[in-house]
Amino acid sequence: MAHIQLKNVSKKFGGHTALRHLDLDIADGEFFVLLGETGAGKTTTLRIIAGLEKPTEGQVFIDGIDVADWGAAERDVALVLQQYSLYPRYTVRQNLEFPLKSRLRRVPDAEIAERVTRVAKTLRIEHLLERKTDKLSGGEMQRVSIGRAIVRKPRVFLMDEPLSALDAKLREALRTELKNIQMNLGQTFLFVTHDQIEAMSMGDKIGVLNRGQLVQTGTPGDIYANPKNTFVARAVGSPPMNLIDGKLVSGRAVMAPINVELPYSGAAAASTDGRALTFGIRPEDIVVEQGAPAEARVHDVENHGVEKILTLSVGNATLHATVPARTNLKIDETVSFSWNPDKVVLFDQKSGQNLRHAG
Ligand SMILES: Nc1ncnc2c1ncn2[C@@H]1O[C@H](COP(=O)(O)OP(=O)(O)OP(=O)(O)O)[C@@H](O)[C@H]1O
Repeated sequence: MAHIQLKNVSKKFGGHTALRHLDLDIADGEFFVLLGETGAGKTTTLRIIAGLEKPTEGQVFIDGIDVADWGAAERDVALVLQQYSLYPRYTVRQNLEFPLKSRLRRVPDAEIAERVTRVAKTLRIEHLLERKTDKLSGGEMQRVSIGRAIVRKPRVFLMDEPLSALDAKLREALRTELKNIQMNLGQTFLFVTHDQIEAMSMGDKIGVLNRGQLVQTGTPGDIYANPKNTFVARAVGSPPMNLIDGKLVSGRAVMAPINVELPYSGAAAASTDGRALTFGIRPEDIVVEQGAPAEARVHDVENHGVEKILTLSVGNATLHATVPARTNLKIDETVSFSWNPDKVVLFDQKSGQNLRHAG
């Protein structure tokens, strides 16, 4: 069991505020991903939960208990880092046994052997057990690091960008494996990353952190479809959401900067007439078709196998649109486009806030 809560947690390092009034609620058994750019405060959050750093203000609760007076060992959390902290002269088996051999734990030898075998099987490193860890590849080393965390059976796993040093293919494979492991263990994982694809593909929930502040928490689906503000709209999705300034006039989106006018059928149309807005539309909701009301020039075509990503020039702006791979378009060609009028998200132009979130 591990339900993690942070209440109003702030952290200052001298004059620098790394975290501001952070409220976080991670349910027992949840795979929670904290997504943020470099310096956003991700590692600091993990270190505070792990008991390696004290918050300047606010409280941390584990299963409803305020753990302010608990040291790192009592909190019983496992921290997995980007840099593998393995003993290079030890074998994989010895590395996995190590956390169980402390005098405090007093795990019987037979149980140690059994647990090590089970973890090695889960991570598919059984064949490496007798090898020294300095003779492993990066991906194998990271598996052993994760194994060292699992073998201890901690209350909670804290993972600090554990996949970011691996090559793309391995990262993808380990993403799926880690998610499966978490589901099988049924334990609470807090995983931090700057990679939105990792966040979207692994998280039951995502928290978006910007300069020490939690901007939005939700399922990947919520955050993608209904970002709280233009910061989140840009942070999640690849390519990101198209954001175009304009106004609603009699139920139509008038986008003067690109000299385009398109239909809008979402809610809140009446109260926003004439107000300075930013229209958000995902690339897959831009419809490229003959005879549509707006025109653009194809600036770039990126083939992604199942689909193509078009970069379109409209006036001085660029828009991204995803189209089926069979679409045959050439650079500099002129295309007509529209959008799915139900999928447009309205943001206040000045504050960047999603009008649906503002109520
Ligand atoms: N011990 C420290 N002393 C001073 N400043 C610190 C300390 N630890 C972190 N900071 C600062 O706090 C801010 C948040 O750092 P943190 O490491 O939590 O960010 P992060 O989101 O994990 O970034 P990264 O992805 O680069 O690891 C940064 O501006 C960092 O420079």
